[in-house]
Amino acid sequence: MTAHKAGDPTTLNRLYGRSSGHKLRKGQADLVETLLPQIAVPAEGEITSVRLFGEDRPLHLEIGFGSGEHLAYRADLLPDHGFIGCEPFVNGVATALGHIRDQHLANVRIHMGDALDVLRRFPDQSLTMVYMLHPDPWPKARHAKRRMINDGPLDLIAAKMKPGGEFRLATDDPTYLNWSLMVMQRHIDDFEWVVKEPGEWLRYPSGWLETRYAAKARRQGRVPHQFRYRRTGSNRSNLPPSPSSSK
Ligand SMILES: C[S@@+](CC[C@H](N)C(=O)[O-])C[C@H]1O[C@@H](n2cnc3c(N)ncnc32)[C@H](O)[C@@H]1O
Repeated sequence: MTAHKAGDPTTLNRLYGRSSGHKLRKGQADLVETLLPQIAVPAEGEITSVRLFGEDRPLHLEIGFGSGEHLAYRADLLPDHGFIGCEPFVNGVATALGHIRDQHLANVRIHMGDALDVLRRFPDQSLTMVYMLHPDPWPKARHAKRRMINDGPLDLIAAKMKPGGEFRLATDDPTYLNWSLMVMQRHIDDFEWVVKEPGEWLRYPSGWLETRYAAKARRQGRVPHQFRYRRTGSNRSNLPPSPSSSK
């Protein structure tokens, strides 16, 4: 058996996984070149609703949006809210940009890179909703510290969320499912599982679009599980300073 080593994505400070795949088609490359700079999250400094959208509005953050269909769906549903999507995989970003253009979405900002870099730059208690849908499962025990559901990222998410806000988590991976429930249980002071009846986690609540990744998992015989957590009233202010907080 492999022992779990100390650490998690907030302390590893390195991005695992792909940042590019097949060569972008010309139209996609054009979007990355022209649309992305217009709607990119500023590279430095505090990230606030006023800075991104020119006014105070509820902020939603999607961590690892894949191809961006869920991000675009949510942004279309809530045009007066502001959406920030983070994804290091350029091919996914290019597809998301296509959705943003086709759906004429003016309320989305994109960070092509590590979501944690962006998360650290929000003021405390500023996010209304955070989505983490099918995070990379890293099923081997020796890779557990790469999993996004870990104490460091959850402390950070808790600090940045408004009390009463909602954290949505999905996974189709059995190892990640058990892991997530175990880790979330350690954070019950910050996150209350919103569940009324058994089996609710197998159905989508209204306003939750099944992602392409989840649909593929289902076709392959895995079962997507959905979880809603309410950020409880208390707030954590004992986080260690982040590497980027001195910027
Ligand atoms: C399994 S895919 C799921 C994609 C999408 N959420 C869906 O359900 O279709 C996980 C995604 O998380 C992204 N990811 C991994 N590490 C990340 C990080 N540190 N910040 C933001 N996204 C990350 C990956 O590039 C990948 O697109």
